[in-house]
Amino acid sequence: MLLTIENVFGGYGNGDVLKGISCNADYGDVLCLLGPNGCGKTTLFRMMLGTLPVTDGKIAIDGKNIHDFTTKALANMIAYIPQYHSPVFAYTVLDVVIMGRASHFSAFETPKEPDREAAFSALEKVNALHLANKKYTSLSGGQRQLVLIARAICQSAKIFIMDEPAANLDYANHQLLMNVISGLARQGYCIIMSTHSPEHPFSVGTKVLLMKTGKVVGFGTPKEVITSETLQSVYDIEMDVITAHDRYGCERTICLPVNNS
Ligand SMILES: Nc1ncnc2c1ncn2[C@@H]1O[C@H](COP(=O)(O)OP(=O)(O)OP(=O)(O)O)[C@@H](O)[C@H]1O
Repeated sequence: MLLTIENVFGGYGNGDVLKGISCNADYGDVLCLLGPNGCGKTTLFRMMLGTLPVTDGKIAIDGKNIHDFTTKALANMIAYIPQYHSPVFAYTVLDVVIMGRASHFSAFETPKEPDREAAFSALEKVNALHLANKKYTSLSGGQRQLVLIARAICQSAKIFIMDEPAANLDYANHQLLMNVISGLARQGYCIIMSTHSPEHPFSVGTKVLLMKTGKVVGFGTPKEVITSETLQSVYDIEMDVITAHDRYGCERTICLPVNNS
């Protein structure tokens, strides 16, 4: 298993935010973290990235505790793709993607031809090659997301952490991003994404971790975990989980709040 999280506890100094979180994800998985505001999704990300200590339990990559990785080795395994990224300078898209190679350079080294080739190849993987020479600051939010994913690919990371990647995207960009995420999983990348949509796990997820107040409500496939009962227990709202088929016969699941007025 690529990523294993075993009975993890921890927080910010005044009591544990996470209280016994366990889950896992392998190559090709999209693990969705779902739960209300403040349940601890970002805190778990910080621990995976090694920026917040685990007080009890273990986070391991390929069986090795992340605390035994050097910063550089961890950066070669795991990449963080933020929701917002506003560089101070108007770098080109190509420059932003090449920055993903930082952990491959030694101090004072400058990018070389193989780094440029890696950046072009990463942009191609997210269908954003045409943006290469544009100023990053001139891009839309959806385009920036694609560039940040390309930067993570360029980093050669295997695990991509995405904090609410679809927030602030319009409907078309939202769909495009979900297709890119599914495509990355098919290429063998492991995606861990937080979301506020109970439908995302059904559309892109292979696994879901449903959380409430720092604890696991359920972990498994979306069908196993997301039900009317679990959604009500987490959000305190009556919900229906409805599965139907689209015009091409593909199964689709939607989660609807019940109209009980
Ligand atoms: N830097 C910090 N110092 C102290 N407490 C924090 C800090 N960051 C987060 N917390 C607390 O930790 C808890 C979990 O927050 P976290 O950001 O992990 O939740 P989340 O599930 O990501 O929320 P959201 O869906 O709103 O992004 C909250 O009670 C929050 O107030």
